[in-house]
Amino acid sequence: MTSPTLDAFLDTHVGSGAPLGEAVSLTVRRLASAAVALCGTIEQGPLGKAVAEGRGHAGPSGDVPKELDLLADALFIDAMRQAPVCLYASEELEDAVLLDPAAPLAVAVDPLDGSSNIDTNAPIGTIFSILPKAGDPVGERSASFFQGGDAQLAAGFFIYGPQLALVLSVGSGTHIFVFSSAGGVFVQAHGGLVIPARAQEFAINTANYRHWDEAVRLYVDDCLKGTEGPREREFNMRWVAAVAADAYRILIRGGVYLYPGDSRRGYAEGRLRLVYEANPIAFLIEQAGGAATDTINRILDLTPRSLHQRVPLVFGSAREVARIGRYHTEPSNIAERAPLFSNRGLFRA
Ligand SMILES: O=P(O)(O)OC[C@H]1O[C@](O)(COP(=O)(O)O)[C@@H](O)[C@@H]1O
Ligand SMILES: [Mg+2]
Ligand SMILES: [Mg+2]
Repeated sequence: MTSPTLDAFLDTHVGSGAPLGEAVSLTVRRLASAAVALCGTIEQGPLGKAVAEGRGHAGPSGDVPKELDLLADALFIDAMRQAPVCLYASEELEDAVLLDPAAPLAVAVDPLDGSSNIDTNAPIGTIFSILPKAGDPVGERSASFFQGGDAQLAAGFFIYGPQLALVLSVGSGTHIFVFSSAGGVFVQAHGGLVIPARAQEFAINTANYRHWDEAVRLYVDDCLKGTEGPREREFNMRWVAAVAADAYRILIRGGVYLYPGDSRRGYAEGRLRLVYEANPIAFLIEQAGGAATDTINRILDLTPRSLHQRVPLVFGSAREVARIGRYHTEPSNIAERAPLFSNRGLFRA
């Protein structure tokens, strides 16, 4: 039996039966065409210094965008102009943009995720969140983006890696589609992903170790101690510096990703943005049986207050995410964790 294409999947999963189903599936198709165009730009040859270089001053979310960030943003906003989308928000734009007041959807995008990987030819991505529009789109454009993550109708990300791939959820599981350049279509590679509950790998930028709070440091210490420590087993570590690529790996083989808040200036709430990074990734991870928190609280329960607000982010294998939560909520247990771990198994893996 041949694997379904993205089009066939959308027809069966988000047809006219689902709320705003047709609008959602047309929007996902437009996003997919823009991703294929961006991939074409990336693989056409040397990117040229300008495209991979910073534009000099910080964008709305505090990062200095690269030309490719802006090029990607232009591609995706154009694609959303040809979709039933009322409002478009992006990492690269200060405010939400009103596209069509009569249209039903609001789309938030991280046009280029993993920007620091552009000039090193490492994986990069595009992350998106599709919401029903809310409030008065003309008078208060951002209101649609201040809904909790559970209001998402669909979410996903594209990976521009060895393969162009789409990770997608329309609220009934998380699925992966790989682009077949021969057929010119996305074909389902993995349907109904289930993240292993037990993690063997953790992903965190350990260069920030001294800036972390005690709970995070002790969690990582315990993993690094392997069989000689309270975890009594070995852990591996990975860090792609593109959350979409780390999420892809975790969806395939489990593990956990952490970008906590830390003591560096501007990093009290970590690095990831709630509206167009943490919310869509949390939606995908939960639809695959995993969990996503701000170290303690469920990401999808949070109410965004600003378009570019940051949030500490922990996601992946459900049991591991819960464990990291206990390192934060039961610090007293942390102090005496060695005896606890050895015989009572409260924190057993
Ligand atoms: O450079 P660091 O501190 O390792 O942070 C890497 C993290 O920052 C990000 O690149 C932020 O995303 P953008 O590239 O879209 O700004 C994440 O994808 C990634 O996980
Ligand atoms: Mg990003
Ligand atoms: Mg980005």
